[in-house]
Amino acid sequence: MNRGLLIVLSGPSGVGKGTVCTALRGKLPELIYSVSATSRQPREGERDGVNYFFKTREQFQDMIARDALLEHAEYVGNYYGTPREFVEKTLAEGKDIILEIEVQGAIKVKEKFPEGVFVFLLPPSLNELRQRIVGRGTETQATIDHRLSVAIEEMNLLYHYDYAVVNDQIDSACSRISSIITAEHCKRERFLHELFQELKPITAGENAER
Ligand SMILES: Nc1ncnc2c1ncn2[C@@H]1O[C@H](COP(=O)(O)OP(=O)(O)OP(=O)(O)O)[C@@H](O)[C@H]1O
Ligand SMILES: Nc1nc2c(ncn2[C@@H]2O[C@H](COP(=O)(O)O)[C@@H](O)[C@H]2O)c(=O)[nH]1
Repeated sequence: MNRGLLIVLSGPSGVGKGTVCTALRGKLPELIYSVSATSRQPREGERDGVNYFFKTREQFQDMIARDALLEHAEYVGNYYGTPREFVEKTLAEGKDIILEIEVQGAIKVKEKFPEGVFVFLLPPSLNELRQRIVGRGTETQATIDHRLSVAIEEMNLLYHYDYAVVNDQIDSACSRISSIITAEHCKRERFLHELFQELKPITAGENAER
């Protein structure tokens, strides 16, 4: 069985990763979503085990000590991390999984899974990014400013990624990512096919010599 695709979706806070990811999962119901662990407080409406596994800082540090996380990072004063076992099990079962994570974590995942597909979501402009964070109404003014300054640093790390997608319209961004996933599947299938074609004459020659 082929392993599943590991898709990493990053981008600055407020660009619309969560929104686009939800739309993408509607379009590709077989795509598995990796629920992260975090030490931040739940926002209104967020549910434990659905949006995040909400942990205290001590519980999170214990997960780090037990090597239960594939990657983790500290972002604007809180811990965030990807539970390892679920990702490894999903890929081994041949299913595709998407991680919605910030840039430091994505770079760590790339070191471990260079064959993953790394997508960076960009805002149409910085002004629109600010409007989206403010419009969501979940952050204090200080956190908005902090998240925006981190956003600039994050966008400077765009070159680590395989693809950049502008989230102008949710539907278009979602379609572009869906096309990337389809193309990556084709690439892998073609690679196997070409490898097989390359190996065939060699194997035939070896058999003739025997
Ligand atoms: N294409 C879009 N056009 C207009 N508004 C959008 C678009 N995509 C997302 N939004 C809005 O922007 C706000 C931020 O979106 P979302 O919470 O999905 O961002 P995020 O990147 O997941 O943020 P964070 O990293 O902080 O969790 C939300 O209010 C969402 O409705
Ligand atoms: N490195 C990781 N980053 C993660 C993970 N889960 C989410 N995130 C990113 O953190 C910021 C802030 O998220 P918010 O929910 O507080 O707005 C955002 O960029 C998320 O994508 C993770 O497991 N690892």
